[in-house]
Amino acid sequence: MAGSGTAHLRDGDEVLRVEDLTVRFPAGRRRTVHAVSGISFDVARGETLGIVGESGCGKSSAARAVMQMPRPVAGSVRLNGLELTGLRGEALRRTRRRLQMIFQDPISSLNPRRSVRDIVAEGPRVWGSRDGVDEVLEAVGLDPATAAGRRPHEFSGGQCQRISIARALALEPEVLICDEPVSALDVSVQAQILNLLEDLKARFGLTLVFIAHDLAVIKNVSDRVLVMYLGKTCELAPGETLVERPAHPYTRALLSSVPRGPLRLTAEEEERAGGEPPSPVDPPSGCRFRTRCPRADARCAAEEPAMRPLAPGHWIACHHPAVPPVA
Ligand SMILES: Nc1ncnc2c1ncn2[C@@H]1O[C@H](COP(=O)(O)OP(=O)(O)OP(=O)(O)O)[C@@H](O)[C@H]1O
Repeated sequence: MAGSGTAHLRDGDEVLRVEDLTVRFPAGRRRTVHAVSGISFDVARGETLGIVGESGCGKSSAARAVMQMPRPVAGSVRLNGLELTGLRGEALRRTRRRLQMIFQDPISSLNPRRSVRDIVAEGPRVWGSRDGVDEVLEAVGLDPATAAGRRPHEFSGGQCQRISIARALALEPEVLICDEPVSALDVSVQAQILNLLEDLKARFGLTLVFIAHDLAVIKNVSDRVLVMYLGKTCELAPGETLVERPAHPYTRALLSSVPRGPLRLTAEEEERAGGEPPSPVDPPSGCRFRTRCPRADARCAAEEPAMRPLAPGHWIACHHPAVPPVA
């Protein structure tokens, strides 16, 4: 199935360039979950790209497919120009090391039987690089003298997320994919982890892909934000633009759910956008948001909207954007 195009990709030497990424899962009795249906994005060195969308829209599947875990069924993933989808065995493992991922649930992503030192050292040992365990523990704000010998269950959720960040950093990645890294944490701890990621990004020259369902979290940490709905791309813009001039009806619905956010929907928008998204087993024809969209018409059912520019750096896949194009 074709995606919404690649016109919004830049032509520079982006660290990560993903084209037409497609992920499907078997759903029994010859049915298929269309988890990711041709999304494209690029991330420049030192940039943070946010990916936002409600639960089930395919964010995690896209992230895992970038990591080739499992491989996408179609599409291209290039790291510094090198195509990952064609790599196998040792070449894939060596290249994939430069991409690391941290997860929503830090406690279950850490081996409960191993000490923090062993968890963090696992990478360097495997890859034969210098044992910088103490250095990375300090970098994430843990005291190596007291933390290294303990096991994950002795730590809070926030501290476990620090350990998983240390484990990723020990592999000296270029790109860190953060999949809902603060969603499972207490609100009071969320800001600490977000600040830590900002600090580490600057200190280690990282490039970040930051995935969240919450636009309030993502708009503050991202340079640009990609909005996903039911496996497709809706809108791409700098965080500020997305909040000040949201153009896709779906982005508007997402923004209106931000507490004390700037946007109030009309009664019709409110009514249509409420409720559950359609199943990714049988997604709507044309624009996938049309069944919940107050602006949808016959064209939206017949023709999938491609990504097109609204203003410099602001892209949208919608036949009837809520904001007029800048001439
Ligand atoms: N291994 C799998 N087998 C079958 N279906 C899957 C599998 N993994 C994900 N899915 C389905 O693919 C779709 C996208 O899921 P995905 O987890 O990528 O979304 P998400 O946006 O990350 O949501 P969440 O934040 O809830 O994880 C969902 O319908 C999900 O049920």
